[in-house]
Amino acid sequence: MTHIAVDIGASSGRLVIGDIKNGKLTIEEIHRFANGFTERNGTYYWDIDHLLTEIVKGLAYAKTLGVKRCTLGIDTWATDYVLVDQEGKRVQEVIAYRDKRTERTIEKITKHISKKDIYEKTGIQFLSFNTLYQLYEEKKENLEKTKMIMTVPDYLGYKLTGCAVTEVTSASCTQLLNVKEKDFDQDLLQLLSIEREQFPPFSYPGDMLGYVRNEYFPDYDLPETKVIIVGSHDTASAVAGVPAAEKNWAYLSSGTWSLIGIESDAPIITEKSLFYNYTNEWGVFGTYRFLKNIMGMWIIQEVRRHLTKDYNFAQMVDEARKAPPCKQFINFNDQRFFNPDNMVEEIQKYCRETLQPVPQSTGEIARCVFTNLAILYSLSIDEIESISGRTIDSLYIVGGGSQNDFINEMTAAVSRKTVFAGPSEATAVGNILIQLIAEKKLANLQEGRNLVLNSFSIKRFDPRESGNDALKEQFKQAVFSWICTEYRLHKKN
Ligand SMILES: Nc1ncnc2c1ncn2[C@@H]1O[C@H](COP(=O)(O)OP(=O)(O)OP(=O)(O)O)[C@@H](O)[C@H]1O
Ligand SMILES: C[C@H](O)[C@H](O)[C@@H](O)C(=O)CO
Ligand SMILES: [Mg+2]
Repeated sequence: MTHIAVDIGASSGRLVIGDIKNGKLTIEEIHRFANGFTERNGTYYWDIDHLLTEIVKGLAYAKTLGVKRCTLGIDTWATDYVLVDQEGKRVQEVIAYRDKRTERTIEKITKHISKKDIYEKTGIQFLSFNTLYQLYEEKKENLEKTKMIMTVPDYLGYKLTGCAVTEVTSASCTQLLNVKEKDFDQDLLQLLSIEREQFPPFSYPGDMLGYVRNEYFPDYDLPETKVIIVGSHDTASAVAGVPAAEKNWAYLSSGTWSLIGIESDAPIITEKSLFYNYTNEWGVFGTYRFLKNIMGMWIIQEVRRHLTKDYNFAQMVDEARKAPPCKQFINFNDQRFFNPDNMVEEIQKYCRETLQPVPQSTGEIARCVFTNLAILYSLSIDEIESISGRTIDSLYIVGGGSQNDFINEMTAAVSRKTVFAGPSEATAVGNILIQLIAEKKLANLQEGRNLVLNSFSIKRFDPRESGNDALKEQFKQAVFSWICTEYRLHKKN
């Protein structure tokens, strides 16, 4: 039986075939496609029909490769949702979480229920685009027409199999689940005038969803496909795919977002975790992903989009290496970088406002982005150790961003932790591990993680290596300018 992961991130999607051959986990990407949101009449939308078509195309291609039977797992980004009416049709197109409609919604909702109460109920970080805030802004007439509210991966599974579920790792990112009651929080649903029954029954990683109804797609010759529920939030699958063998490790799922955190057997909901805005997204097999969203590679993706010359990401790393040491501190978690019209101009404007040297060249800008992301990662590790009381010895960087050795080196230098980088397709790998466990080809997740460690080349960056001394000097300067910047910002306000 072949196993196929469908992993769709904000910037790209892919189908990856995986299996265990000669004691190694082998993966092969068989289909990749672009993803992204577009603006129509002032609103940002995803093209979810495009994503469904690309999944079916990928399955049809697998059939041409000789795949007659397979299992399939679907993971995507979180927080966005699909409204489905009585006939199983979408009530409206899928609005993207970077839309501006929720810019002020946290303020509106916290007039009815405090941040402290919401956090104590859910343990979820305050992101302006959480589903709680998106549904608050949703047109009432749309919700009245809605029979089912589904997350993006659950909707894709529904369109393939006709089976409707609410997978818990994605559902936890809505900020609507009560972490003690392990169900949707009635007070929050009431605030939204939404019934619990509008969400399909819960499902859990390892459950079976159903078979792809090939008759739904008469134009395609498809394999017999059994859909298995995986960590349908892409970060949940990415964490499952982290090749950690020892204890005291943290992960950084580095893609459009940088999700940095630890895996915990229980939620960590304290004054401190609220203050530093950490979240307790539900993980696979009853774990919790205690983590923080850092703006991540979105920044460099948007910088690249506004450059006159076309660079690939490896070339941008080369340009950064050639540039002089970074002289700016930029807190890229500032909301102004969430979705500016022009990221290059926004970075330069920030530096002017904070009386810092303004980066001009591609190399200077890229180095400034990578340097400051490494500082933010290192500060987060300090925060996680302080909040959780745990000592972190190593950081596993996985996802596309794990290919950025410039950041890997700098993160090791500043955080003073050993950094392991890879696999870049950890999300798809974790997705496949869950399928292998469901199909009894693996006994448990640790066996899967050990398999990943022995199957992929994982790079190691040691903080004590001489090459990092120069970096440490640069960072002292960058962190000093950060402190000055924060001081100037507060003084100005
Ligand atoms: N060769 C490379 N060198 C350096 N960085 C790279 C390289 N290839 C990809 N990246 C980084 O990886 C990022 C994409 O990561 P990834 O493929 O994990 O994202 P995604 O899965 O498409 O989106 P999401 O983060 O929403 O899941 C790019 O924005 C880029 O910064
Ligand atoms: C918007 C969410 O925070 C998002 O799903 C993030 O977790 C993600 O996209 C990780 O790839
Ligand atoms: Mg991804």
